[in-house]
Parts: sequence; structure tokens; C-alpha cells
Amino acid sequence: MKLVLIRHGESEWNKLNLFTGWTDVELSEKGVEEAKAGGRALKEAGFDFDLCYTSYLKRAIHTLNFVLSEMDREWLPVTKTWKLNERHYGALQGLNKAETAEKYGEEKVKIWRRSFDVQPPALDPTDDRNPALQEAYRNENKDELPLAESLKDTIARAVPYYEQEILPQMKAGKRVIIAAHGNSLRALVKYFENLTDEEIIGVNIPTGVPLVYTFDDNGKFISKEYLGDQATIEAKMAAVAKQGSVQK
Ligand SMILES: O=C(O)[C@H](O)COP(=O)(O)O
Repeated sequence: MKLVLIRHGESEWNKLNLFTGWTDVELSEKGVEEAKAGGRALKEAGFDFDLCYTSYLKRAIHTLNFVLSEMDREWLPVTKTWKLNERHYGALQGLNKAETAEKYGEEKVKIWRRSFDVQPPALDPTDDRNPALQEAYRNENKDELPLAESLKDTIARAVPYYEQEILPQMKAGKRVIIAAHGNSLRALVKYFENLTDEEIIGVNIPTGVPLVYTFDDNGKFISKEYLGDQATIEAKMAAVAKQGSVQK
């Protein structure tokens, strides 16, 4: 069984190096091009899909739309769920990552960005960015909606969704693509590959590059492969890792 993951293309806030989380920002022009290139790479490699999953956030939704447009598959059914949203970055949302590193130190920012179970500072419940106060989440169970999340918290909602909603479809023969986010995809990657809490720290997902997983019939990990020029992909991953460094 194969499964394709794609992180959204560069967003307006990726471009400005801001902590984004659940902030619903648009793709940048470069992000649109990355998403289209991802779609073309999938088409050229002969991929096709039956079902698509994405988050409630427009940078992932639009990425999926551009991918499907390039593949002439805009008619495919798409399921949206907040369970695939980016990790909620709490009160860090809107802050510049490099400036935050200057203020609190690179180590602290690395812990906030990449530690397994440390949450960033939480939003105040009265903050109008509290998802429980936002239209997009009006039909969701308010008790489940976060004010901040660690990667562990993200795993606790993304992995059960995968196991309950997506994996059964794959086992029934459906070809699936998931368009999501740096950390909601890291949550799935950790689970798929059974990575330790330390190993996942070093995983950085580039924007707009299709990541193809191959599993056995039971959903057990066999292999993975990024589609595209490997040196370019490595450079994009290194750039993501560096976003939390002080700018020199
Ligand atoms: O929410 C964000 O800021 C990004 O999408 C992912 O950020 P990170 O790579 O700093 O975790």
C-alpha cells in the first residue's frame, strides 16, 4: 500500500519566518509554485488517488487543490478535519522565530519547536485566536480544541484519526493523499516509522514536496521516498531546521 503526504507550499508566514500554528494564512506566490510542482511530480511519477484528506487551514487546502488541478483530479472527494491541522503553537503564534531565539535563546526555541512533549506557552482562553471562539470550529467538540500543543498532543489527535478514518480506506484498496503541515506530518512520520522521541527531533519536512510511504498490507512501514531532486530537498529540510536560529 502506498500513501502520499505533502506539506503545504510556503505560506505568507513561512516567508516572514513567523510561528503560524492554527493561524489561517495564505500560500505565498512561491508556495503556489511549490504546490503545482508537487502535483506535476506526482503526475509524472504515475500517481493517482481515490481519496484526499486535509486540514481546516487554507494553506493545506489550497496546496491540495493545486496538486489536484495539475493532476486533472479536482473532482476527487476531499475530507477536511482539524485533526490534521498544524500543531497549535499557542502564544508563540505571530512571533518571529529568529527574534524569539534572540530573546529567549536558540536552545529554548529548539525545545519549543522540536521537543516531544514540551508545550509552547498557551493562548489565554479569552484570546480571540482561541479555536473554541472561531467560526471554523463552531461544530467541533470545544473540549477537544487546544490552546497550545506539544508534538505529543498533536500525535494524540492525528494518529487516532489516521488509524480510524484513513488506514481502513487504504486497506480497502483506496489510494490516499494527505495534504497537511510540518508538525501534523511529523506526528504521522513518528508513528509510521516508530521513531524515538529523540529521533523525531531531527526530522524537518520541506514545503510542497510529495513524500511517498510504502506499507505492507497491515499498514506496517516498508520504505519512504521524497519525489524530486534529492539535493534540493535536503537543502529545503536544512532551511526549515535553521528557521529557529538567530539571524546573523
Ligand atoms: O506553524 C509553523 O510555524 C510552521 O508551520 C511549522 O513550524 P516549525 O517548523 O517551527 O515547527
